[in-house]
Amino acid sequence: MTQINSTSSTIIANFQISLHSGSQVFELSVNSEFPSTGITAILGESGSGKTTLLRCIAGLEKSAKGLLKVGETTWLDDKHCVPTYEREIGYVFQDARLFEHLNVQGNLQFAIKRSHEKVQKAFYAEVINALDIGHLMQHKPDQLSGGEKQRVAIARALLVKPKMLIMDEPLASLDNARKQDVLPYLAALQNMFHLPVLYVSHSTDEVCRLADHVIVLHQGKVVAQGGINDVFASTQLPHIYKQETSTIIKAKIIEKDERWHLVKAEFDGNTLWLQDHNQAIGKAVRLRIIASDVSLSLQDEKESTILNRLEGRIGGIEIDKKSATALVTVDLMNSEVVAQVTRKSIDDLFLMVGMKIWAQIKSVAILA
Ligand SMILES: Nc1ncnc2c1ncn2[C@@H]1O[C@H](COP(=O)(O)OP(=O)(O)OP(=O)(O)O)[C@@H](O)[C@H]1O
Repeated sequence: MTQINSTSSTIIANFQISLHSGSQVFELSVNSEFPSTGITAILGESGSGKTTLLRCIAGLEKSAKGLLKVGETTWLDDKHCVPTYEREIGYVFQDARLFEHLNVQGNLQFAIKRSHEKVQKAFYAEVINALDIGHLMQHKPDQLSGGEKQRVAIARALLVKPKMLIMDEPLASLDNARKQDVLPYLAALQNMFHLPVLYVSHSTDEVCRLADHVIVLHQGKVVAQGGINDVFASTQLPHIYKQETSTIIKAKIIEKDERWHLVKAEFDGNTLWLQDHNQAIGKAVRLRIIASDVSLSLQDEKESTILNRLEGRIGGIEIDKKSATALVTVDLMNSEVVAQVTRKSIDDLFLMVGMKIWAQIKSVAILA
């Protein structure tokens, strides 16, 4: 797990809360430290406490006890509880919650009036541009698609000039095609507006595509946390997500092979061939390699249909004696990839840390 030193650029969330409903009690207990830059995803099944965690961070749950610090600013300790409006948070919910009687421009103007700082014209233009909603200004919400509504909702949240953006399943109400419309805007946000984003989701696909850091909740407890690969490429990932174990790679397209409709992506001195989906040379891409799509070989199997074979050394073997499979980390040049293989194969091939190995990658998903 990535150890983050407590600095002015971290968020410390170390608190508990009990919610009572009749004879039912739900207890949430978190002890997390995560960066105050980039997207931190909060992943978990329904009822695991994701929204409750966000509500505590937003100051909407008054009975939370413990410590919440954002950089140098304390929002909660045993003496203080900063009220919600002073926390300067922007929200995006599952449903866009736009004012139906106002057009897009009216909805945005409403946010500007509530802004924590004066909104300069240039910032307004930047937000509209980033979400690509300039042509929708005169439309009323009922004239917008679900994806357009969410883009307006994100713009509205940004125009409040928040210190933190909280997104509670912003894509959950959209069909798959609309999700794909909105995802690139979300992916671009962090680079443009440099504010911490807390992003709640059920979807590991969304999390792998967007997040740099992840907190996984189960029944009100944090069961895994850390950088995206610290969680997704390790046995830290809880059992319900085991099939999703993956390596997330930030790569760049460096070459096109028009004949075979392929592109070459480079990461840390390693290369992978991918299907050409019109990615321009130079484009930054996030790739996901599911661990069960990686097999291992003691030699370079040139006479194989697998195009991507990366030479490396075994950096680690994580065995779960209750499972038929294990995770093998292959150290590449300045990087690594994780393979999920059977324990029997590890035994048959006498695989050991330090051995030379070829990772054969059957499929690579391009996430962004
Ligand atoms: N005000 C409340 N009083 C009592 N129990 C509550 C209250 N709010 C939430 N709960 C309970 O707390 C648990 C966690 O709810 P929460 O909404 O945080 O989960 P979630 O992970 O966001 O779920 P989902 O993905 O379904 O939105 C649930 O069992 C819920 O019933």
